[in-house]
Amino acid sequence: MSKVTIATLLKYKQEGKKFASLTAYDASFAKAFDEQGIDVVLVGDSLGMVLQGQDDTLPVTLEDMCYHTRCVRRGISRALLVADLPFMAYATPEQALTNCAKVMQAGAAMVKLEGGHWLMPTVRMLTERGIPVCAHIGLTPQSVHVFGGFKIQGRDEDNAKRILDEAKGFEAAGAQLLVLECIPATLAKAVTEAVQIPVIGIGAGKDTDGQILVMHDVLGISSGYIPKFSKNYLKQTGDIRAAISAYIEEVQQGQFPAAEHTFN
Ligand SMILES: Nc1nc(=O)c2c([nH]1)NC[C@@H]1CN(c3ccc(C(=O)N[C@@H](CCC(=O)O)C(=O)O)cc3)CN21
Ligand SMILES: CC(C)C(=O)C(=O)O
Ligand SMILES: [Mg+2]
Repeated sequence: MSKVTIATLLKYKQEGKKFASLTAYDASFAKAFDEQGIDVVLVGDSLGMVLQGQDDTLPVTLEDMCYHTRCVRRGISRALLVADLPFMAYATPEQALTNCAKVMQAGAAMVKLEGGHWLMPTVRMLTERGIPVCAHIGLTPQSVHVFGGFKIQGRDEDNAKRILDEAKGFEAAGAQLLVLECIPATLAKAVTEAVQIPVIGIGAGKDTDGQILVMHDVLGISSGYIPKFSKNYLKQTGDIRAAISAYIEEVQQGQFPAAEHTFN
């Protein structure tokens, strides 16, 4: 049971092997997910919504992210641990260097940053200094107030082209992993084929290299509603470990996401 690294994910992509990821925020769930064979665990700033009960991810602090990253680190022996940088913690390259270092020292093996062309010099600076970066594009929840809600992105031609350009630009800047959130499946397929680095989708259809979901959605415990692109695996299994195992299996077999979880 060797550790998952960015090299493992790259090999999966080259071999056409699909892989599953989940968010986790504490040691106990992280350990259970790790033991079931999840390849990537993300300490997501979604914790602002699912743990703290906030309306969006903006109130999450660097201290919150470091605390949960330390907790999750202790639960993981195999999976790659990625941690989100919270809102405004990487607005300048200098802030990004200082704050990404803190998250890495809390136990992350890679940081995830939301943004576009403005963020590319920062990504270059981070990778050159030894901080691996996952770039997050499409629906970037930290920009929810710019979008005017959690809206599907890349539906018109101009925005689709921008998203494709951002993916290529982040790869050129040194990003080693990409997250695509809530974009049409055809666009996600084009992006995944246009870059050499592994691409993880959420609400981005079945053709990305990996999938990620928020653990509370997979376990049907999110307050309010479960987004269209998520699936409650606890309902069909009745057991947390069996639910996670079913999710991983369906992703690896290409059965999740189905058409009903996909935007066109
Ligand atoms: N529980 C949970 N699950 C998530 O996937 C998630 C979070 N929280 N918090 C952080 C972000 C926010 N995300 C969201 C939240 C809502 C929609 C949403 O309402 N989507 C609509 C589509 C809207 C449209 O058609 O433009 C949907 O029907 O799912 C999407 C992504 C994804 N992330
Ligand atoms: C949904 C994933 C991609 C995320 O960024 C989060 O959980 O914060
Ligand atoms: Mg996030």
